[in-house]
Amino acid sequence: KLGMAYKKDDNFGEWYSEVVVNSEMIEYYDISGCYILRPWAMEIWELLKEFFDAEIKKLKLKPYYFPLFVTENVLQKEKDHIEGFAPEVAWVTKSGKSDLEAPIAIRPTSETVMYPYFSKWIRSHRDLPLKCNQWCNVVRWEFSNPTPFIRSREFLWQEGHTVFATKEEADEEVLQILELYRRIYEEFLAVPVSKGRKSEMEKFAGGLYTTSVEAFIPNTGRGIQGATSHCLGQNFAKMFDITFENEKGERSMVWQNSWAYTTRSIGVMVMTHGDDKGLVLPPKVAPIQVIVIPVPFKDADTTGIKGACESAVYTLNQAGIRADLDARENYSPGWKYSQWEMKGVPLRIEIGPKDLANKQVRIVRRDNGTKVDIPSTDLVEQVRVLLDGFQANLLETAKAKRDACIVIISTWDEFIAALNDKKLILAPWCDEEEVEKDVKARTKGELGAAKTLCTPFDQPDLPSGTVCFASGKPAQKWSFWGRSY
Ligand SMILES: O=C1CCCN[C@@H]1CCCn1cnc2cc(F)c(Cl)cc2c1=O
Ligand SMILES: [Mg+2]
Repeated sequence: KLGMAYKKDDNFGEWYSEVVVNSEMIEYYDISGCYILRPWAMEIWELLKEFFDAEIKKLKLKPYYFPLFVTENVLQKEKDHIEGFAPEVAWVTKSGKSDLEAPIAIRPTSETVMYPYFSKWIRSHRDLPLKCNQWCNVVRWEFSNPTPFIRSREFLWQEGHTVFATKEEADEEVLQILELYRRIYEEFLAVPVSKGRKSEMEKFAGGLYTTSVEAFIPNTGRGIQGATSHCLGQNFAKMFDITFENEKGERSMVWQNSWAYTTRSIGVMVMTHGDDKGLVLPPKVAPIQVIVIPVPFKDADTTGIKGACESAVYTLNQAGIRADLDARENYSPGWKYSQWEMKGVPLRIEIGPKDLANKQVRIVRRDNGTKVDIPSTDLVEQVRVLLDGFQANLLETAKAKRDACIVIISTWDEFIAALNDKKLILAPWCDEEEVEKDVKARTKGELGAAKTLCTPFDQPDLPSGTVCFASGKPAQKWSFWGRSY
């Protein structure tokens, strides 16, 4: 498909849905909220997984796979764990024509699947720490507007579930994993995120505290949770009787964490970098980093040009650069340029008669459209420099755009004005849940209510006497507020 019908700044929702389809990442499916992930998306997921899996293996995580299904009574194990979530649980009630004696749930997350077995496997301190990670799909039958990658009824994720003898070990790991999530977003997806702590109201109800990396989409003025790392405290240890005998022979409850990132991360990247020509891929996650296109000229040396293209691809591949050749006879160079721009390939190399004669190649950047002629002898070095510059440019540009959306406010009127202006709001807050609820109530509307996104670890100084923007009470902290996905 050539060209985009929608512009990013005119109709963001339609633009996004067109980009993910035209770039061949997504195919829509005949069940609402479900999408086909095509190779152009799965190859990105696999590149992220390659990094993350290697990093958690360094932290001694072990790979597991637990069943997709969980019985009703196990899922209901603890009322407050699943309160509010019940409507989104998908149930299997029949096999063939006959009913199952008891309905079986499809996992929306795996705490209740795993923790009865953690209780069985952990007896002594020698069984700790237990470090379990699984790469899988989960199902949550959400009803709010489904969006490819961002909000789907089935999605892929990794879920880490770790068990420690002490709170100190758990606290430390929460932040180690959060840093990996920051790296996923900033070093690979080139998406700026803020590390912070969720409020008591926004945290995972079953846990002790929740940390997250928060991104922001300037076009919609909405925050979006990028990934989450919870300390569960001893809540699930109590629920599932996960105890161990310590060195002194005393029985005590374990301390646990759980953490996840999902295929939503791909959608955040698309929204952040895409433009009116389609996808723009950060080189670190581009399935093809360089596409080489022969530009034949009527009677010019076509075989020579093709040969130069093939050797360019070979040389780049030998250097570990993901390069490919588009030698299709049935498409013009111009058509190919548009198609690979739509797919967001960072660099395009054109080789025509002049380039062949001058022993050079023309390289075109997808992010800023600049063209540069490179001697073929310098190819690998220059491509590396260009890819690194491309990656850095994407993050810097996205950071500047995000920062331009941040507004520091001190009064309610300023808050409402910033909210209506699609800003990411940094506001002094008294840290009272009642106030958080009140802000939600007072900002309800078809665009959704404002909420706390996180309290950033990186706190600006809070002059004494600063009052909460919503309650007028003494402010305890700076928090990010805004509408969200
Ligand atoms: O966020 C993570 C990291 C990885 C492991 N899980 C936690 C908490 C998940 C919260 N959560 C999120 N969604 C849920 C939906 C449900 F239908 C039910 Cl029954 C439970 C939940 C639920 O507990
Ligand atoms: Mg949910």
